[in-house]
Order: sequence, then C-alpha cells, then structure tokens
Amino acid sequence: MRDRVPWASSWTGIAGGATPALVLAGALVAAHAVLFADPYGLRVLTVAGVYALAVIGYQMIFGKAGALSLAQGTFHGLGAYATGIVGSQLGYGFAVTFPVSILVPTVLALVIAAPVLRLESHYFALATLGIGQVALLGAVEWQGVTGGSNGIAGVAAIELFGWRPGRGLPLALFVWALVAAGAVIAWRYGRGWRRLAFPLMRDNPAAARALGIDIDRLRLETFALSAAYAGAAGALAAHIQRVVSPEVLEFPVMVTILTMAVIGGRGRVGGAIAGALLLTQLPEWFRGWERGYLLLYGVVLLAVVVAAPWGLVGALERARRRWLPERPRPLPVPVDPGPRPTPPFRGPMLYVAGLSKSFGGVRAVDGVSLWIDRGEILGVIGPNGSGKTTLINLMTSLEKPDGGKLYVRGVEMTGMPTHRIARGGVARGFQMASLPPDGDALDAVAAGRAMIDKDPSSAAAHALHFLTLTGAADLARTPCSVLPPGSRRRVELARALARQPGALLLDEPAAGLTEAEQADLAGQIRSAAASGVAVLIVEHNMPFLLPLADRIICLDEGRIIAEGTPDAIRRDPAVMAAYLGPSHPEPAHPGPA
Ligand SMILES: Nc1ncnc2c1ncn2[C@@H]1O[C@H](COP(=O)(O)OP(=O)(O)OP(=O)(O)O)[C@@H](O)[C@H]1O
Repeated sequence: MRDRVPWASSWTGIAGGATPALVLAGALVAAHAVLFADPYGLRVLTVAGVYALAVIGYQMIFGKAGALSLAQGTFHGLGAYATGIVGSQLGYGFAVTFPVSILVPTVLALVIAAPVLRLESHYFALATLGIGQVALLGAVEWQGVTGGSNGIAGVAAIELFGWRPGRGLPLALFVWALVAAGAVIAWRYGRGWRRLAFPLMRDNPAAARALGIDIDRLRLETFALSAAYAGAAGALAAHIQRVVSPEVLEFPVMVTILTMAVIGGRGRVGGAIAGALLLTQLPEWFRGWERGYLLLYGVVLLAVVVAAPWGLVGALERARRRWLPERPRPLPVPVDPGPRPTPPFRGPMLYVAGLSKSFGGVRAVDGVSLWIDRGEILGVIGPNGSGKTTLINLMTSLEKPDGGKLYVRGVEMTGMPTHRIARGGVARGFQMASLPPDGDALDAVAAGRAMIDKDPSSAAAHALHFLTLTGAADLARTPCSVLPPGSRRRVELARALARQPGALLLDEPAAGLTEAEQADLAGQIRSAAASGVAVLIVEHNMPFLLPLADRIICLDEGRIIAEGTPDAIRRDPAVMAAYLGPSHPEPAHPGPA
C-alpha cells in the first residue's frame, strides 16, 4: 500500500504526534473560556494567545533550525512599537498596523541575517542579544518618535473594517483565531522536505549541504518568518494594552518566550501553545501564596524541566507512544526514478587542477591535480594528516581552496557553495556516517531526494528503490539512532546514490565494518561504478581498497607522491617509505571479476 504521508513520522500533526491531546486541551480551554472564565481570566487567556503567537514563531528558528536566537523578544517589541507609531501617532487602524508590525521586524531580520546567521551558535546568541540592546537604547533615546522612557500611549483598540472585538470573550476568541491560523501556517511550513532538512541541519549542517540543501537560505527564511510571528504578537500586545513602553524591548520578554518554548516542547507548535498557556496561568494560580509565590513558580518550572526534558508536548507524545504504540507506517511502493537528464559533456566526470589549502602554517593540500572518469574507482591513500579529507572537503566546497580549479561534468564549479556542487552532481559520505537523529532509514534516504523530488511521496518511493538497490530495504522502518555501523554505512551509501550523482566521494567507508560488511560494501561500490558513477575513496584499509580501486594516488604532506594501478602503488618505493611500509596486507575480498 502506498504511504500517503511518508514524511510524517514525527510530525504526524500540529503538535508532533500529540494532536488528539492538543485538540482536547484546546477544546477544554475554549469551553473554560466560554462557560466559566471571568473577565480577568479571559484577559489572561488573551495574553497567553499573544505569547503563543510569538512562541510559535520562535519554535521555527530555535526549535527547528536549532539557532539560539535571543532576538525574538526584540522583534516582538519592534512589532509593538510599529503599531504604537503607525497607530497612535499616525492614526492608522489595525488593518494597517498589523501588516506593518509584521513587516518591520521581518525586514530587520532579513537585513541583520547576513552577518549574524553565519556566526557560531554562542556568538549568534550574543549578536542577537546585542540587537535587543541597540533597539532598547533606540526606543529610549529617540524620544520624538518613540516617546522615550514614557513610551506611546493612546493606541486604539483592535478594529477591523468597522468590526471591533470587545474586551473579554470576543477579544480572546479573535486572538486565539489568529493563533490557530499561525499554528496551521507553521505546521505546513515544517512539513514536506523541510521536515527532513531541519533535523539534519541542526545535527550536521555539512551533511545537509552535501545533500544539496541550501541551509543558509533555509535559516534565513526561518529567521525572517519567526520575526514575522513576533511582530504580529507585538501588534496584538500594543492594541490590547493600548500603550507601548520600552519594557516590551527588555530581556525578560525574551526569557519568557524562551521558557515557554522549552517548557512546552522545543520545536513543536503544540508546545508553543502549551508553554504559553501554562506560563501565563501559573502566576495566576500561585498569586494567593504571597511571598512563597515566586518560589513555588520556580519549583514548578524546575519540576517540569526535570520531569519532562522534552517539554510538556514531548512528554505527552512519549506517554502516548508507550501506552498506545503506533502501528508501523506502511512502506511506499519502490519506484525507480530512471536516469536523471544531464547536459552532455566531454572529458572526466570530475577534474581538479592545482588545488591548494593551508591552515595557518600547515599546507594541508598542495597543488593537487586529479581526475576521475565515469565508472572509475580512484583510491586516495596517505599517512594521517596528509590532506585526504581536506582534499574531499575542497572538492565539495566544505573548505574554500586557496588556489586551483574544480570541474564537475565539464563545468567549472570552483568556490561555489557546497549545495550547488552537490546539485551539480557530486555526492559524498563522511568518516562518521551522518544520519538524522530522528526518523528512520527511509527518512534518511528520502532526505537525499528532498532537493530532487519536491513531492514527498515520490521522494519516499524513490528512496525505497535505492535502499532496495543497496540491500537495505529491510531497514527502511528502523530508526537511524539504533542502526549498527555496517547498516549506517549502507543507508548512507543508499542516500548518496539516491541523489543519482555523477561522482561519489567516500571518506574511509570501510572504517568500523566487519570483513563481511566490507566485502558487501565493496560490491555496492562496484555496482555504483558499473552504472557510470565516478568514485573516489579515501581509505587506510588496504585489504579493502587495493582490490577495489582501478587507480590509486598517494598523498604525503598535501602533495601527490605516487599514482598508478593498485599493483604499481603497493610496490612504489616512495609509497612504501611514506606510508605502506615494506610489507602490505592481503586483500580482504576478491578483486574485480
Ligand atoms: N579545519 C582545520 N583547521 C586547521 N588544520 C586543519 C583543519 N583541517 C585539517 N587540518 C590539518 O590539515 C592537515 C591535513 O588534514 P586532513 O584531515 O586532511 O588529513 P587526512 O589525510 O585526512 O588525515 P586522516 O588520515 O587522519 O584522516 C593536518 O595537518 C590537519 O591537522
């Protein structure tokens, strides 16, 4: 039977698998609001809705993209100020203030994205924190526009085309209707190819890039989208409170948003709603405890973090899986995608000329030139630190070369971003097979098709074809986290082949495999080469490599010191002196027939 929602292993619903529980919770909250809540309770519920919107946005950049942004509070504050200025000072209503408040932080996010999104995680956090400080200073100092420390008063109530949701239930319902719309948009955004791209991007950005995923662009759009949500929440907050003061730009707003995201369940839309509801209700429940209030509040938060490190929705999901185990998802019918059309070219599949790279005083790769033809298997050997991995990194642009040229299928791709080189036809494996932490083997291979088949069900059907081709179809529904090393390699190879590359670069693929697994892997690599793929294998395992390679080059101190057939290489005096030693191990599996 065809799997109709093949991408949906951990995102089976808005809440990530806890949809029924959340719908029930939502119904209870709505029933409580309609039947029992007093005006104050409705106000708290309205505030919870405003926060929920900001936190749903935050789940995208923090939860899904995995970037610890500390700018969400600032974006929320900017949205509030935009409404204050456009609404109170220029006299426009909600129909104008709302889109403007969304636009202002979104544009700011796009402007600051280029410098900050490239930073390492802790520097990124600091940079986004700095943006908040600048915004706060601006709000206080730019008195003519922002009202300085006094802020802006007299913001009008929400009014949309003559309709004004009155205080109490109508306003609460209006805000929560926007939350529901925001939740659906965020849920849709996190599905499809992004569902597989996000975990890879969080876990191993290099592997994601090597699959052709443009993670810079994905981060950028996610950052901008999260800012848009914060701006929308800021607009609502300003219209509801009727004033805007510099407090909306202060750090506690950011801390509240972050806490709600973590307590509710990181990366989950339902978690944003649960966190916002809980954290706005908690102070109300404990208000009667006078001095003990803050202590109790802290103890409850701590208890939630300790008892449910995956957040409330994560804990719900786990409990549901424990008590109501899911039936295994049906597999799609495997479909051979057929050959990918490529423009005709002459010459080798992959060609590098004079590639060089230094790290400080270390010349890791020093003027290396090589080519690989269609169907050829080129081995690269050399002592530790001789530049083999750096060479592959240069050929996939994970490192930028100091000099030299790279041609793929006859097209010069020197210095192009990794995802472009991947899309140009180069696939690679890593020393540690890098599979997404969540999801099963089929998801992992489908991620390899994510940039080729925009339709998720075709990607899954094609992915199963390549898993079958590498003899790993029985692993399709096995979670990647429990795959043993040999199976991980197989799945990684299936994912690389699923990209239907012209060239396949493998970095120590036999490491950690048993002899039987090595022989099996050698067979898979031979079949790939037989289908026309140009293969480059970096390997220390000579019994694995010598019978497999058509040609071998040996590197030492970043330079090619020998090149030839496996037989010639194992007898080469320079190779023996630098690397192999006087004797060499016997092959572990038979050579090509
Ligand atoms: N990012 C980096 N920063 C600084 N030095 C680096 C970096 N990457 C590699 N090097 C240095 O470049 C040289 C070549 O390293 P590389 O990892 O390419 O060697 P290798 O032949 O793949 O080694 P091994 O067989 O141990 O994997 C080494 O001296 C290494 O320390």
